[in-house]
Amino acid sequence: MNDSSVEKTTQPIIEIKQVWKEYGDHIVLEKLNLNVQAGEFVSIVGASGCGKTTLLNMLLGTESQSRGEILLDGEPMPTEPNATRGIVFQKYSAFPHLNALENVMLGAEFADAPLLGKVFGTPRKKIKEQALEMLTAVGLADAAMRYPNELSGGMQQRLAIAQALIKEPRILLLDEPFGALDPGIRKDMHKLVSELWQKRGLTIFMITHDLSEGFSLGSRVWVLDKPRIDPQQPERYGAQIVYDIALNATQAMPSSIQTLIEKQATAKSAVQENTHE
Ligand SMILES: Nc1ncnc2c1ncn2[C@@H]1O[C@H](COP(=O)(O)OP(=O)(O)OP(=O)(O)O)[C@@H](O)[C@H]1O
Repeated sequence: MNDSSVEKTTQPIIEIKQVWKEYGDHIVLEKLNLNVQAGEFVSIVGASGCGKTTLLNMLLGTESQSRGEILLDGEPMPTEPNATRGIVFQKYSAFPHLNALENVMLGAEFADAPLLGKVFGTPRKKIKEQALEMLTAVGLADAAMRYPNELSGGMQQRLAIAQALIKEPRILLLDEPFGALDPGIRKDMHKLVSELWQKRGLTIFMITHDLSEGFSLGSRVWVLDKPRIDPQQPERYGAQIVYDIALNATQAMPSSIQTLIEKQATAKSAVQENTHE
């Protein structure tokens, strides 16, 4: 059995069927049709404002589609975030008055005791062990007692990943997780995320503005863009996945895609300038 026949017979973890997203008259995304198998790492790239975060939020369950359906394991996507999906944002959001360990524990405590966010006795001990394990997995075991303001940017992003992983999600959503980091630290984070992806068998969706990051980390790249633009009514058409590229481990970004994305960005800013004149 080759890879493509596996793909055909296995239930996708995510199915996006004829999905549109509109805010009033503003069509953000139109007619998305995509299947994702468990274990894929999808990098999502595209111009600013084309709807990447909106798509991620629909996968998280904090936004609903205007039309069409999104299925998780063949069932309608739960309309609220749950433990299946963990998310990491670019901007770090830990509680400043809790140390790293307590911040990681908090997610699991809220999952176990949604009203109080506090768990006691043996369950708490177990959560603490799990949190320490997560901090170790992201290389922060030695910083468990430090507070967020005592951590570097890279360490804070590691903490955010540990927070997302404590609930053992099968799907990890990353919204430009490394955008604010220095290049050296970014490289360390790339290594970490690749290892976590493989070791934990995660399915990952990652938004990035860095094309080479998208191509080097992902097993698949989605390029989101508007195939049709009406200069008089920029909000009339939504973005679609204009390229869906399956990558193998050694495949680099095709230069034609880079050129195309640059051309589209230039064309778009020219349209925007014209409409503002
Ligand atoms: N809650 C909302 N209400 C109305 N419009 C919204 C809402 N959320 C997003 N939009 C609009 O949807 C479009 C897509 O936004 P989105 O944040 O998904 O883009 P993006 O590709 O992630 O952008 P960036 O790369 O700059 O983060 C934008 O025009 C934005 O203004």
